Amino acid sequence: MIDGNDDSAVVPDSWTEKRPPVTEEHDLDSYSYEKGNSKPAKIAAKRGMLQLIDEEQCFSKDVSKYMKEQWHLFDAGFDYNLVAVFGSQSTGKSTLLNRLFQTSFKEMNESKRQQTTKGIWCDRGGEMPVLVFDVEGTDGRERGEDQDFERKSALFSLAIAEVVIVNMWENMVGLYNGANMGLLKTVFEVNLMLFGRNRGAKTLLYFVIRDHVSRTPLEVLGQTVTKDLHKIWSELNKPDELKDEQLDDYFDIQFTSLPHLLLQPERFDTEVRRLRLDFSDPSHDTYVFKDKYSRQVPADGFQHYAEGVWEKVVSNKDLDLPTQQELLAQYRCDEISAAALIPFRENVQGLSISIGGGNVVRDMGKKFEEIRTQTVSRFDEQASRYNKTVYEKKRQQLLATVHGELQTVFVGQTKNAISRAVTSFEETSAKRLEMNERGAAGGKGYSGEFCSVIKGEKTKAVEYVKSVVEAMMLKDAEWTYSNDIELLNKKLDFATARLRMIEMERIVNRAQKNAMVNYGPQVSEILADARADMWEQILMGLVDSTRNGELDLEIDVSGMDKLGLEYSTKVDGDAASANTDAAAVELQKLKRRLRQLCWEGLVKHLNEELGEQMLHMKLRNRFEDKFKYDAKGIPKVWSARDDIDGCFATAKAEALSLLPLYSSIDIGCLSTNFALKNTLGKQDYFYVAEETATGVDEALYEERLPVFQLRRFNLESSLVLLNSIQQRGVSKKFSRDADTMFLEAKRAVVMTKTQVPYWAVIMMILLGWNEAMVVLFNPLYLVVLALLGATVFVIHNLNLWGPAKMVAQNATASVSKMVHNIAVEAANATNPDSLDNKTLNASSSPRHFRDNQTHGGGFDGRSRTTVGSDRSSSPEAGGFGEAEMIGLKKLGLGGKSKTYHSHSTKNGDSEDDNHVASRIQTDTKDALDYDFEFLKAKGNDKFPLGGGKGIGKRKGGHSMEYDRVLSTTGGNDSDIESD
Ligand SMILES: Nc1nc2c(ncn2[C@@H]2O[C@H](COP(=O)(O)OP(=O)(O)OP(=O)(O)O)[C@@H](O)[C@H]2O)c(=O)[nH]1
Repeated sequence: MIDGNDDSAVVPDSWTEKRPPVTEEHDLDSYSYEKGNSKPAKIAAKRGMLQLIDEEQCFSKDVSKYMKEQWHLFDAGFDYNLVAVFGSQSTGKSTLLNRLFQTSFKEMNESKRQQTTKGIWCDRGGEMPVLVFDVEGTDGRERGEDQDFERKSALFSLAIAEVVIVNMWENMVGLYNGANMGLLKTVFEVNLMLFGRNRGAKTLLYFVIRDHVSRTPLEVLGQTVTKDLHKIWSELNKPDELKDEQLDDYFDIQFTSLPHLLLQPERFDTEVRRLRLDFSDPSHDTYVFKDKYSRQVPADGFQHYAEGVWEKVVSNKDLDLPTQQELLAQYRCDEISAAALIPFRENVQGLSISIGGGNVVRDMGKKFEEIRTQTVSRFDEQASRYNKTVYEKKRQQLLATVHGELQTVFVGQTKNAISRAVTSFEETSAKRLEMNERGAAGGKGYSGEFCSVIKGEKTKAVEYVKSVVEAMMLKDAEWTYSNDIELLNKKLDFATARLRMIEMERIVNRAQKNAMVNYGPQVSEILADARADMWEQILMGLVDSTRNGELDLEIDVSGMDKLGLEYSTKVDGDAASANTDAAAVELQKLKRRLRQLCWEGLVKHLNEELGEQMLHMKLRNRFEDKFKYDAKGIPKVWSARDDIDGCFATAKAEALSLLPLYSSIDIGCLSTNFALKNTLGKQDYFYVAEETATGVDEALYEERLPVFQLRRFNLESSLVLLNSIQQRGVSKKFSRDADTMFLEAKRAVVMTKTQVPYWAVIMMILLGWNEAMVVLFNPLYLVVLALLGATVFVIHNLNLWGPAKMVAQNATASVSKMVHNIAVEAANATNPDSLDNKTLNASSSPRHFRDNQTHGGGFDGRSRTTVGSDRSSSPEAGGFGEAEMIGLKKLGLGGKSKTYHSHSTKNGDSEDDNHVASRIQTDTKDALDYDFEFLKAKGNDKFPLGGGKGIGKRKGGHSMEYDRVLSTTGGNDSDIESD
């Protein structure tokens, strides 16, 4: 019998040499175990070994790391196996495992014979996908009577390992303690208690009888052990519900034996190689890794599973292995799912970005499918190895998450599609409707295609959204979009309502334009006549034209159906009444808008016809008609006998009487004319703030239905065409013109008066008779006279007066220059040091410059008109020479010379300028005094010159206007007073 604790066991020295060499690394006895980070653990790590559970019963956290990096089994799925060893200390367990699986477990240092394996170590089989657990031996000398760890490690081994190798010496067979039967009994008991019916898969107890050197056949040894096991089993304290449970329900038993390692080393090796087939060759008869033993724990979940089992064993709680597997499956599936969702979420984020800014991404459905497939495949690849129920449940959860997160993109893209469809619908419809309108404006006729445009574009919009949404739909995703289509329809209806309003504006504008086509000229004619009932006629015409427009309106609106009014239907569900009322309200509003527009059109026309310029023309024309033409329309030729002052006053008053008539629209007739009273005169003709008058709850409609918006309207605010300031301006301007015409008439009379009187002609003939006779009877004088006459005749006939004048002027200028030069030279001769002055005198002396200008001796070489020369031929505008202009400017008549260009006296000389200005002032003063007195006598307060507001009186009772006219003509009040 070999006692592991017996140092006196006979072991030949030669055995030691035949053992595998013990390297320095293997000599671990001197190291004390340190929890979690012991030196042996470090060294073992180098060799790929891991202390799964240390002697402090702590479970390693590095299992998965080792599975990946050292053992390369992490992705093996179910393609790996689990083997543990169970047996007394120092019975050659490590030696067996190392030979059998080519592992690197520590073997006992023969010289010390101390326990080598502490806790549970794990290593991968050399050429086999097998995880091998070297478990601390039972009956450990170091642990004494404490069997706690033995039980726990045995339970753990039975729970996780498919095959538990029970190592025992041959000579221990049949012995209770030596064969660990006591421990096995305890383990079976706890096993039953912890696992109960939830034991999971069966475990193979693979008995290896070591040092089988006797002639007792293995079968006999096996039977002995089996018998002992059944005996133990029968003696177990089983829970009531497990009373009938048999050993075979939990364990299968298989036996093998090995020769003595030291006595028969070669046979030992041969047998070990044969034994290896049981673990490596599935075709071998006694192959141990049968499916029925499989723990169904995928390699990547092993750490979690083993740790969970160990926790249960340590805490001595019920160990429900299937539940453990489920828990593992749940844990692992969650982990795998989370890992699969990382790249998935990155993709979703990419898609979310791509639909930012209202984009609609093409092939979104394909992208969804791709992402979903990738994610689920990643999950399936690992999670499908776990508990099927859990896996399928977790898969569904993953799909739900995937669908949920993809749905955010789905919703975003749908929203984008809807908003794009609505925008496109509104823009395209608006464009088409505008083209229709242009067609109407271009004379092609209004097609009235509102309904067909809206319906067509709406269908397109809905189809577009449907196509986008349906292309995104994922099978099994259970996404719906009926709400989206409903939302789309609402938005389209709102857009239609907006389009309808625009269309209504168009229709009403068109109706107004048509109404104004004939009405405009009609108004112009009435204004030209300026009859007393002018405004009544104009307003009657407006009512008629508007009524025609309203008929056009009704026809156009009826062709639009009730599109755009539909939204109210859906809100209150009372389709018929809502639409009918809405349509009626809309038509009423449209008619009122048309009336407003027609009125505005009239006001605009009136403003064009009666603007300040136009009104001034009208007053002037009326004045001229009365003042310049007689009753037969023949221009008047004024004579001294005519009552110019009276005619002027009458004509002016008549013209000015038009001013108040044209300045504002007189609506007095609205109270007297029945037709006007019932239309323009009614309060609701243009605008109604509250539609309750029509029996319709307008407030309700406004809230839910965007029907045509009616603008507020105030008739009174548009009646005034010219305000008082504008009227005063027109009046002043007109008065100036009238005054000018009056002065012209006066001057015409003066001219007639200043003609050479007959008596003067007779006197001239009588006094000049002798001189005429001398000339006629003196041949020399006669020849000169004849030559002079002939010259004049030729010049006149050849129209050479211009060149003749130029020649004369040039000759005069040359002579003048010559005389001047002679004079300058003479002066220089007298004062020789004044050479430099020549230049100065010739160019820069102001006096010289003025003289040159005045006397026509042009300093710039051009001739100038001399005083008394023919004014009409002067190069200066207005016919005056420079001197005359200067003179007139002194009188304040500069630039007005056109009016006074003819002032010849009876002697044929030009009238003295001071005399002319004085006379004009006198005439003007007379005219204005008359005008003022006349208007004062008329007592017309509205007449701007008649002492109206802002026209302050000056001394002598003259108005400011009076002063202004005088100042315009060059005079001043004081001049006139003293005149
Ligand atoms: N007689 C005999 N001795 C063996 C056999 N195999 C190993 N030994 C010796 O038994 C001693 C213990 O070997 P280990 O493999 O360390 O035994 P163990 O069961 O792993 O020891 P612990 O891990 O300490 O429990 C060593 O001295 C081995 O040389 C065998 O088949 N027969």
